[in-house]
Amino acid sequence: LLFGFTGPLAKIPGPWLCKVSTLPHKLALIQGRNVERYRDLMKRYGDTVRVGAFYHGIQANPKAPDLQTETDKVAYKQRRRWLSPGFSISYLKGLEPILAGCLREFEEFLHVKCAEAEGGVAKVDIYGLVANLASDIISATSLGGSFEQVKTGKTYYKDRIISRLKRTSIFAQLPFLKYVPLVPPIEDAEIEDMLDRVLQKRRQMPKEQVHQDLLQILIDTNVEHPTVYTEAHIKIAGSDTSSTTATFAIKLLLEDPEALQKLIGELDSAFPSKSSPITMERTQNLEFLNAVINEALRVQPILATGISRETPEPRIVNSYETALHAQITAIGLDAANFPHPAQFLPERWLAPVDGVVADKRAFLPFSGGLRSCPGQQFALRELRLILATLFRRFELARVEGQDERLKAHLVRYFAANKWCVTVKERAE
Ligand code: HEM
Repeated sequence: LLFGFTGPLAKIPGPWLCKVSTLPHKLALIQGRNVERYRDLMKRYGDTVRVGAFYHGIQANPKAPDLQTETDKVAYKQRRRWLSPGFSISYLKGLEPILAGCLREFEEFLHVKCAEAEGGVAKVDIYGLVANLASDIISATSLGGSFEQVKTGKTYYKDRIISRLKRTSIFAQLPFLKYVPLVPPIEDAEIEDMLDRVLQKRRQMPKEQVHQDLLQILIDTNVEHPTVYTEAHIKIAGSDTSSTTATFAIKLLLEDPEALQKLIGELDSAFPSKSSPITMERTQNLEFLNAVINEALRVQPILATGISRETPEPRIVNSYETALHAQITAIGLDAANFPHPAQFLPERWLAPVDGVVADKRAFLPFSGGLRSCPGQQFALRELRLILATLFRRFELARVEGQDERLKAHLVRYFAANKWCVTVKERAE
């Protein structure tokens, strides 16, 4: 008890109760309201606040760390090196036809919905649909075959991923739950079974038919190092971060008609005909589209927790000597780095706002350094293609009066598990 008052972290400001207990922090995490709590605490106490680290806690299997929870530095570097070919730019370029196929299904789905709807205006749960698309993209590019969720209209893996993240977040705070009979484990049995089936099928495939994708990299690595399979879960989880970010970007654009018109103008010039192919290369340098994506990642970040880092030797940060839990989302919402921080202003990435140039060093949606997100380039390409396809070919509008509350369990999500818009085909 005394340690909170006399230990090395005693000087760090924070609520009195946090000196002796991690309970308030745990409670906020369990209830999914930690983002708001962090924000309030930083407003009250400044840039450095007392909170707990959680890296070990999010490990599903205590005996087998995955890439994200591996704390042994040498083992981590090795794992990351094994997987790196599955995230290289040349590898990503080769995925273009697969992504194009998934996006065609997505467009076709919306096309049919609009054709069937009265007056050609369809109400669509775009949160669910984009989640299905991202899940099809991840499975088609990395697991050897699309889950075809867009085609079947079954929003299946998003729900499972969100409940898995919820359990991960709660178990991290209440680890004894792992040992309580009848409490479901973190791992989702159906996702496990599905991954087992995918791996089984691939292992039995004749060598000449095998595509050198991330799954194959995992399988080849596993022959020598039998613990690496768990990475496949992160790959699936990556689909949710991208699709929720895309939904946040759509929502922010629909709330800001001026920004929306600017984006549509840029897309119409880049793709003069509705049937102009929307490709990775042609979306890569669209300035306003990139600014919209940056700004959505900044103002409505998907990551709910911040990131924990252990310094190799004691370091002084903000005059405190300690391990760190950096609230990377809060940095992007600090007025010192971004004037009018709560406002969606894509222009800030193109020109100074109030004389302040957007500071890329304070923009860490994919984290930074050695352990930053390896899926960043994949996610950005995917986001550009999704948003460009959607806004070049369809007209979207807000549906008022729906539940738009967000919750946060490791990542943020819509509490209602859906978010709808109206969709109409655009004329040429
Ligand atoms: C908008 C979409 C995404 C965002 C904002 C995002 C953000 C992040 C962040 C903040 C981390 C934590 C890094 C750290 O601990 O410092 C992370 C880790 C990771 N992400 Fe992403 N991510 C996204 C999409 C993806 C996608 C699409 C994939 C896969 C294709 C992916 C794969 C991973 C992996 C494997 C890790 C663990 C890395 C490690 O610990 O070495 N992410 N991501």
